[in-house]
Amino acid sequence: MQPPRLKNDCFALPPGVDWTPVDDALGHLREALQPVTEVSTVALAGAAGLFLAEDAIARRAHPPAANSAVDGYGFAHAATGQGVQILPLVEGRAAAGAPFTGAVLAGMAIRILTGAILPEGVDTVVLEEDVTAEDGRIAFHGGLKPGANARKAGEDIHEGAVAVPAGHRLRAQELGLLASVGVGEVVAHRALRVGVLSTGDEVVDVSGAAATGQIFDANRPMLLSLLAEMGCVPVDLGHARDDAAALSAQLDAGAAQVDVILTSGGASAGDEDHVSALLSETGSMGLWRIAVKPGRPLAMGMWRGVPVFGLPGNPVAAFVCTLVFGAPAFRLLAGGRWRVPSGVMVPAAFSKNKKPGRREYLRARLVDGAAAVFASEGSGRISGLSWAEGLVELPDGAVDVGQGDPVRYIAFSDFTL
Ligand SMILES: Nc1nc2c(c(=O)[nH]1)N[C@H]1C(S)=C(S)[C@@H](COP(=O)(O)OP(=O)(O)OC[C@H]3O[C@@H](n4cnc5c(N)ncnc54)[C@H](O)[C@@H]3O)O[C@H]1N2
Ligand code: MOO
Repeated sequence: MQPPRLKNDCFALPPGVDWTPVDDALGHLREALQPVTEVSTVALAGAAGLFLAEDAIARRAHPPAANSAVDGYGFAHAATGQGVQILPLVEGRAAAGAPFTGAVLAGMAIRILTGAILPEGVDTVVLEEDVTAEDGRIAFHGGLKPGANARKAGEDIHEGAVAVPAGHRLRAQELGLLASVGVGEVVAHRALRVGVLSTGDEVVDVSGAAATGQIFDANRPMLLSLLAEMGCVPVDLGHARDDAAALSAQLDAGAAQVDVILTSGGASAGDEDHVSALLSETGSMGLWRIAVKPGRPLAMGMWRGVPVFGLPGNPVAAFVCTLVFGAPAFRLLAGGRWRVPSGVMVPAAFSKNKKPGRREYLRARLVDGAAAVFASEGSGRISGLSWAEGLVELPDGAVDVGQGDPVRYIAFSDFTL
């Protein structure tokens, strides 16, 4: 019997096998996936976080009418000049919600408050701090620009314009924008439901006790909460034992209630790695063995028409794969446009000699504007995820990173829908 030569390298390729580069895997997801969530008309109050299925059109201009940007005095600019200006005041005032209905004659001024519609005859407003008001007259230094301190009707958005385009995610600022142009309901995709299933005979729920040889299920609470942070609806699909029939039945049940399934564990090619085996057997494995660290055994396929991300069991690999491959995929499935976070280039506060042939993600945080990385790269070292605030992405090729060299830093919060 002749043993193979010692490689001790998870990334050494078995004959005839190629690792899929990260960009190829992402490209494949981008081509293969499309929105899966139903579309309906939703009240704005319940639309936060959803992707628009149709352009949202402004029902009203914003601002709807020309108005004052300050508290002060309004007048017709053309009737004023340089030097000290003294203008008599008309009776009454213009306030937000209480417009002045008369006209202001050229050469006269009117008391006006912030947000008030400009009365007929007024195009310019002088700040009250720049005015002396006495005996029904005001005095100020001329030289303001025409239209100073006034907002034009529709200067932000015109009536009938696209306020927010289809495919855009409704964040807090979009809700404000839509309300301002009178859009009280939108046509949007419902939120993406993502199921999380932990696998492995050794894995037990933290609510109970763990015997020798058992480990607490860290991945399920971590992934469920990560999905919620990303803007998905997390669905707890529980735990499956290392048994092909049981796992298959649980995938069936999961596929009936969610849009995407994340499993963790059993993704590589060991005797008990049933997720990758099942996905291959059903003939629906799309991608496996990605040139990425951590996360190389990630298995992506379909189960009863539902995309499955077979995440590696190691918690760091499961977390990183959900960010790097899950987030952009979930975005497409939820009705958004493809987006991969680009991060920012910052100086490295570490040094590292990286091998070629795989992209690497290091747990990182910014310290005085430079990227520091967690002391260990072990993908079971979950404390490093808690220490980190983002990832440093090192390119596929070999790199020799020295202190101060530019590296790409991507904050965890950038991996969102
Ligand atoms: N001979 C080889 N062995 C391994 C290779 C390899 O190339 N050749 N790759 C390693 C890499 S890299 C990874 S990543 C792991 C991933 O393998 P699996 O997806 O099959 O995961 P498991 O073996 O089921 O578990 C790995 C590890 O994670 C723990 N685990 C699993 N589930 C959970 C959970 N829900 N919460 C916390 N921890 C969990 C599990 O107990 C194992 O310790 O394979 C390497 N092996
Ligand atoms: O790919 Mo594994 O993720 O290094 O632990």
